[in-house]
Amino acid sequence: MKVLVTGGAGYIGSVVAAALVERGHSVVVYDNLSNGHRAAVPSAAQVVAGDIGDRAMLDATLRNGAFDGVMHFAAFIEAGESMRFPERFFRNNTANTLTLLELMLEHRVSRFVFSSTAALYGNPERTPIEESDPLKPTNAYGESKLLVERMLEWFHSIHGLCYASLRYFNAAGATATLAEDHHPESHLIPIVLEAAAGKRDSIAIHGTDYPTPDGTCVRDYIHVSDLADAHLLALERLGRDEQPERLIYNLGNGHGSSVLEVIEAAKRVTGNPIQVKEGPRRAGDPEILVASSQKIRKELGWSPKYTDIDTIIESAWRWRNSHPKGYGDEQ
Ligand SMILES: NC(=O)c1ccc[n+]([C@@H]2O[C@H](COP(=O)([O-])OP(=O)(O)OC[C@H]3O[C@@H](n4cnc5c(N)ncnc54)[C@H](O)[C@@H]3O)[C@@H](O)[C@H]2O)c1
Ligand SMILES: O=c1ccn([C@@H]2O[C@H](COP(=O)(O)OP(=O)(O)O[C@H]3O[C@H](CO)[C@@H](O)[C@H](O)[C@H]3O)[C@@H](O)[C@H]2O)c(=O)[nH]1
Repeated sequence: MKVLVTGGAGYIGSVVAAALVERGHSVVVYDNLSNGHRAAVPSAAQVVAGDIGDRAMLDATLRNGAFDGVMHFAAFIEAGESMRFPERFFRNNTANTLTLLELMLEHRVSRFVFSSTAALYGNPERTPIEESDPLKPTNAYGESKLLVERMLEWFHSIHGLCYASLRYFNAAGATATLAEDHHPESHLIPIVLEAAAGKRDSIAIHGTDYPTPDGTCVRDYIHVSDLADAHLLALERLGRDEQPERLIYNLGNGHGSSVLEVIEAAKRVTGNPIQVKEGPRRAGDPEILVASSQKIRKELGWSPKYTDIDTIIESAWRWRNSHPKGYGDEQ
């Protein structure tokens, strides 16, 4: 297939773009490089340096591309930031996605794979979370993605759009060549590894008074390569039958690690001390997010390969050691 990958220079998008290329698909990455790296894009993929809010450029890209599908990763991703600047998230994650969907209709591209999120669920009523559980985001980031899922339902029922909405829990880990490299970094595991590497003095724990076993937030960390496998399965499943598909799947390992457990795992993996400072809660953080991924396991045969938190952290640590300046040294 020929696939447009928005946000394909970013963390998850670049790993999926590489997996698509490896599987023999043809890839065009569309990214404004605001948070991505050209060096992360596989050399076999074409890069269009464009913004998804730029209707004219996106229109030209879709018109000339004859794409079989779009995988849409481009977005703002930090839940904490969304509680200070919600407008940025509704513009980039919601409004710009509508532009993309309108143009897909116009150019008759009928397969769409969407990067959705565990943040849709807010504070869950039960654990592990299933796809049919209530959607009640506690942050504007989650709401900006929920609005897209709502639009997708209407595009599916009215226009026959085939789509997969993949609700990732916390993406983590690295391949041998691709990893998470944000500036500044806000995600827990890379920050903990920066502290282990002596690149920052300490890690601040955002809240120690949650109703969890050790008082810190619990997340379900899922290896980025396992996410990539799910994307390929979903894309290849879409539009296979007469009926247009509508696939909604959680992607997680099904077990949670608290912030303190992640720090302990990073100490084991790196063998280095990590200084910790206890701080206040971060606005909008749900206390616990752990996935049931039974649905995608059963329906698409997905099965994660890296389920152990130490293994996931080890892969990120290995990349960091082989790329001491991140992608900075490759551009
Ligand atoms: N990282 C996670 O744990 C996680 C979990 C759930 C969902 N997601 C979703 O997965 C997707 C990818 O996340 P990531 O962690 O790889 O983030 P990332 O920031 O590394 O990648 C996003 C990419 O999109 C690009 N981008 C942003 N706005 C753009 C725009 N207007 N036009 C063109 N390009 C734009 C950035 O330059 C970047 O390369 C996002 O949609 C995110 O919401 C991420
Ligand atoms: O310096 C830090 C950074 C994070 N945390 C905590 O660690 C946990 C994980 O935080 P983070 O790595 O920032 O991820 P989340 O806020 O859980 O969000 C990620 O995971 C979501 C899915 O669960 C995605 O939708 C988001 O895009 C992605 O940023 C949270 O409890 C944070 O409060 C700290 O205590 N200290």
